[in-house]
Amino acid sequence: MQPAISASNLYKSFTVQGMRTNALVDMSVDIFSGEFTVLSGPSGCGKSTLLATLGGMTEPDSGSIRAGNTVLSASSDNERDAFRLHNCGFIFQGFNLFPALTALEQVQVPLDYLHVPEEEARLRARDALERVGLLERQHLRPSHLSGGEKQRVAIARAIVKDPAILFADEPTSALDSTNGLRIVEILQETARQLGTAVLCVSHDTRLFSKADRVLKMEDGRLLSDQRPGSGRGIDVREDWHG
Ligand SMILES: Nc1ncnc2c1ncn2[C@@H]1O[C@H](COP(=O)(O)OP(=O)(O)OP(=O)(O)O)[C@@H](O)[C@H]1O
Repeated sequence: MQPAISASNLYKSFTVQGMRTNALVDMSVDIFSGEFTVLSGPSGCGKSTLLATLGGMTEPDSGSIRAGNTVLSASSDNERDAFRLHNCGFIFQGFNLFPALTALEQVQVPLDYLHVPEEEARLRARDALERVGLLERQHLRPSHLSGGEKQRVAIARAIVKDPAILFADEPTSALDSTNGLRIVEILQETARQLGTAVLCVSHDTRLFSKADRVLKMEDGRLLSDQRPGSGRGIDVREDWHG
C-alpha cells in the first residue's frame, strides 16, 4: 500500500540560549490512507514536532518527506502552503474558531480559500456538519456551543475539503471523557468512511483501543509501531539501540 505521507530519516533540533534539544532523531515513518493512527509518548519526546513537520509547518534540518508525487522537503514555502491548503486538515486542542462566525460559516472558510462557489460551499459545509452531528446547531456562534461541540465544528472545518491527511494535536485534552470519546469516534469514522489518513497526537491511552495503529515515540525516535486489533506489533528499539 502506498503511504499518504512518508518521512525518511528526519532530524530536527532547536537551540535556545545555547541549549540544544534534539526533537527528531533519524525519524522514519509512513502514514496510510484509511487508517486512524495515534502518536503517543512522554511530554517533550517530539510528537508535535513530528506532526508539524509532516504537515509542512516546520522544516526539518535534514531528511525527506514525500506525499504522493510531491517531495515536501524539497518544496518552496509557496508550494508547501499550496500542498497544505489542498491536502491537509488540522485540528488543535484549542479549537481555534472565529468568535464572530456561525458554525456553518466557520466550516465554509477553507472552501472560500479554495474558491469553491458559494452555493456548493454551503452544501458541503452542511454535509460536514451533519457528519459530526451538528447540523441543527449550524447557526450558532462559538459562545453558544459546548467544548465538545466546538471541537466537532473544528473537525467539520478540517474535513470539509476532503483532505488526504488529517492532523490532530491533542484534540481531546480539553474535553471530558464522553465528549473526548465522541471526538475519537468521529476521527475513526473519518478514516474508515472517507479514506483519510488520520494522524492524532495524544497522551490519552483511552484512544489506543480505537486506533488502527499506535506509534510510540521517545527522545525524538520511534519506539514502537503497533496495530491493537491485529495483535501484531513491531518494537523498533533494536534499530537504534543495537
Ligand atoms: N519552537 C521551539 N523552540 C525551542 N524548542 C522547541 C520548540 N518546539 C519544540 N521544542 C522542544 O523540542 C522538544 C520536543 O517538543 P514537542 O513539542 O515536539 O514534544 P511533544 O512530545 O509534543 O510534547 P508534549 O506532549 O508536552 O506536547 C521539547 O524538548 C521542546 O521543548
